[in-house]
Amino acid sequence: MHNIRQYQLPLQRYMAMMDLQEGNERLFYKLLIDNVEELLPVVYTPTVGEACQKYGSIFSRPQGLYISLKEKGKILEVLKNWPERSIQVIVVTDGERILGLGDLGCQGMGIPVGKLSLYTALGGVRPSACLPITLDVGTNNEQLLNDEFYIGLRQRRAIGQEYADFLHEFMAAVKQNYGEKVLIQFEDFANHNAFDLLARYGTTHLVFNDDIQGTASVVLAGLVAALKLVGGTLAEHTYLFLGAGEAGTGIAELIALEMSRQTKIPIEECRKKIWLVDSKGLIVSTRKESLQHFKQPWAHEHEHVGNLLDAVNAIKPTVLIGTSGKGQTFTQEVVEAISSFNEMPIILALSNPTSQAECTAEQAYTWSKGRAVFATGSPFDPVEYNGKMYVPGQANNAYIFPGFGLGVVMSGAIRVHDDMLLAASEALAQQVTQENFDKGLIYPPFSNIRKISAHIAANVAAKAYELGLASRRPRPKDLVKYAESCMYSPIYRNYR
Ligand SMILES: O=C([O-])CC(=O)C(=O)O
Ligand SMILES: [Mg+2]
Repeated sequence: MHNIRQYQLPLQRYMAMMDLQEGNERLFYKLLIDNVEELLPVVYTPTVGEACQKYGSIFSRPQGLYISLKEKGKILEVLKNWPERSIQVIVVTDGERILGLGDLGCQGMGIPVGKLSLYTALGGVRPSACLPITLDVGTNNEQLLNDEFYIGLRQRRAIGQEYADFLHEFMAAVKQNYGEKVLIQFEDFANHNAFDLLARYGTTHLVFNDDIQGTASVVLAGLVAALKLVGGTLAEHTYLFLGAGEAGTGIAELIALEMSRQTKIPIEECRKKIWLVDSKGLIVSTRKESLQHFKQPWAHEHEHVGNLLDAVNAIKPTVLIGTSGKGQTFTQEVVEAISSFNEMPIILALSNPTSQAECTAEQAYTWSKGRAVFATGSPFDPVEYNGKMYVPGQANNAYIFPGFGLGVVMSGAIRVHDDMLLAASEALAQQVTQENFDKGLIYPPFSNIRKISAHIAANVAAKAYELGLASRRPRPKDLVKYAESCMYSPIYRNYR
């Protein structure tokens, strides 16, 4: 840590950590686990975003498996080149929507690598069982195509049938090579592919989309916790999203599902408490024809509303959630408007990395006069306002996917079911202590994350058994203890 702290720039710290991961894996994980709050922003958001943007020029050695269009027809052989045989979790991207930074092509590899480091550090999945994969199907990022250090194919993205066939070969090859109990986490695909891939492979493979399902689970947990501070039930609140992509519609759907479970009201009715704004304004029924399919369930009856501020004033939400990938969109007017009709507005600025956050913590607390219950996707420092300290929570899927994945792997689950996402969410919300609430926090600190992950894993596994989706026999009696016993620990022996 002394050496890492010598570096002033976050990117230098990132590079030092990546060197350490390569050279001394055990020490890398020991550091990461023991200093998680300090190092998470280095190996994960926001620094991993900058690393991906500059990946070509900081590249020293490949950290995961690249599979390019050129390998079409031979993907199985390429997979067999990976030295480890027993893989439990794959995180795969095609780099088309890296965080809120857009198309970074092959340079998106930083994301699967970072996510899998957290699978190990936060969730205890063995490092050797983790496989980061980037599918190189080209990039539409002109700057990268002209960058002498770009590490991927210099061609525009494959689309349509060519893309579908390539992905199909990949999915089949993974199953053939690793069996059906390998968890495939889709990460940072563009909206136009993410929903389709999840729908297409959700019934034949063990797949999980972190941006749709992981984010949904973490946000639902935060909301359930926030209600303890703000009051009311899920169904008594009104939700407005800016951004109707993977995160926005994924969160919205999981809230509606949980609302429906709690109230026994049909989910179609529950959806009406939830409104989404996209780049063309409020999503309303008159726009239905021209909407992408994943937005259509949210097209409720309402007159046309052109922008977020007008939507806030028209819908009067109690909860405002930013998932658009665009920074500085929760303006002073927007935050003041929602604060004018809520004693304690719940405001979540979820876009990553920090540069894309809808507003900063300081803005949220200042503009709401310290009344907002606030969390962000990327970390923000505590803020002092009017002599009081405010600590924003980090509503990031990193709370969920490591424990979720552990639960799936340890139970030998063969499919992911929505109820397992609800189980993960419930377990996370239960880990928020009175001490956290007293500080206004709706998430527990990351310093306890391994214990939290064990509880998430246990709840997810329990649900998998209940649903008949778990193949591991016999079912361990104490699933929390079992989860803990499964977790990789970078232990140093004391020989003295
Ligand atoms: O990686 C993160 O910090 C959260 C996430 O999945 C995203 O923003 O796409
Ligand atoms: Mg993501």
